[in-house]
Amino acid sequence: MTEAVFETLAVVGPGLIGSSVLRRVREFPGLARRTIAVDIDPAVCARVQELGIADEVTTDAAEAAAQADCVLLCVPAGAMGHVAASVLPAMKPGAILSEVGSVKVSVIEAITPYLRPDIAYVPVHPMAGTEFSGPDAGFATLFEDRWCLLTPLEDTPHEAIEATLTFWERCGSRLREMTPAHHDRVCAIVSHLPHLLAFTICGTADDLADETRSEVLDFAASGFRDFTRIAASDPIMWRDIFLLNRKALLEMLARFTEDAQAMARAIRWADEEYIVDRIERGRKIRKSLIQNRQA
Ligand SMILES: NC(=O)c1ccc[n+]([C@@H]2O[C@H](COP(=O)([O-])OP(=O)(O)OC[C@H]3O[C@@H](n4cnc5c(N)ncnc54)[C@H](O)[C@@H]3O)[C@@H](O)[C@H]2O)c1
Ligand SMILES: O=C(O)C(=O)C[C@]1(C(=O)O)C=C[C@@H](O)C=C1
Repeated sequence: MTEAVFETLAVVGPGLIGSSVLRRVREFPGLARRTIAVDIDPAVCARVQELGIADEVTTDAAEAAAQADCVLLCVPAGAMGHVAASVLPAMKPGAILSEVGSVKVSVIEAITPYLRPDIAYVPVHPMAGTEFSGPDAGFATLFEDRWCLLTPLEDTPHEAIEATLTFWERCGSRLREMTPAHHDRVCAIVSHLPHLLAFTICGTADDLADETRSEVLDFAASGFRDFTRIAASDPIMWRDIFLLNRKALLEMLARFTEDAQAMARAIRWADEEYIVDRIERGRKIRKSLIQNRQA
C-alpha cells in the first residue's frame, strides 16, 4: 500500500479548492491518513459535515493546526495573512504550511512576518477551478492534468518541497516551479486579465441594454456566453486577486489596450493582412491548448 504523504492534513477554507482536496484525499490513497476541515463560517462547517468529506470539522483553526503535519490554507487571497497568523503559533515543529492563493508575491509578503524557523512554508497554486464556490462545488478530479505551480522561497527545506510535489502529483497535477514574481506575471495574462475582460464586457453589455432599453442580452447565447461563465465567478476572490496583483495586472492591461488599439486601427484602415494574422494566432493558441489537453 502507498504510504500517505501526510499523517494529518488540515484544510482551512473547504470551499471549491479546499473541498476538492478533501474529496481527493477521501477517494485516492497516498495523500493523507486523516483530514480536518476548518471554516470561519459555521454553515460551511455544517455542510462539510453533511457531505462527509473530512474526518473532523471545526471552526477553531488553531486547534486543527496543532494536530496537523500539513496545514493547507484555501481561503481568499486577502485573508491568507491573518489566517496564517492564527495557525502558525499552534503548529507542530517540523510541520508544513502551504496555501493555494492565486497571487503569490503579496500573499507571501502577508504570511512572512508570522513564519517560524521550524515550520516550512510552501506556496502553491493549482491552475484549476470553475466559476463556482463553496463546499458543494468541489470534485475529486478537479486537479487532474492541470498545472500546479510551486513558488518555494530560497530557504524552503527540500523535503517539504518534495512532500508537496508528491501530494499534488497524486492529485493528478502537472508540476512546475517558478519564482513568485514570474508566477504573478504569468497569471496576470492567462487568468487575471481574462477575468477582468469578462467582468467588464458583461458590465458594458448590461449598461447598453439599460441605455437603449433593448434586448441585447436576450441574444447573448453565442460568443458572449463564454464570457458570462467566467463573469459568474466569486466577487470577493476576484476583488482580492485584482488588488493583490495590481502591478502585473495593470501592466498586462496596458499591453492588451495597445494591442486592441492596433486591431481597431487595422479595422479602420481595412488592413486585412493584420486582421487575418491576429485571428490565425488565436486559432493556433486554441489548437495547441487542445493538443496539450488544457482545453
Ligand atoms: N476558484 C478557483 O478557480 C481557484 C483556483 C486556484 C486557486 N484559488 C485560490 O484558492 C483560494 C480559495 O478559493 P475558492 O474558490 O476555493 O474559494 P471559496 O469561496 O469556494 O472557499 C473559501 C472558503 O474560505 C472560507 N474562509 C474565508 N475566510 C476564512 C477565515 N478567515 N478562516 C477560515 N475560513 C475562511 C470561506 O468561508 C469559504 O468556505 C483563494 O485564495 C483563491 O485565490 C481559486
Ligand atoms: O476555470 C475557471 O473558471 C477559472 O477561473 C480557473 C482559474 C483560471 O483563471 O484559470 C481561476 C483562478 C485561479 O487562480 C486558477 C484557475
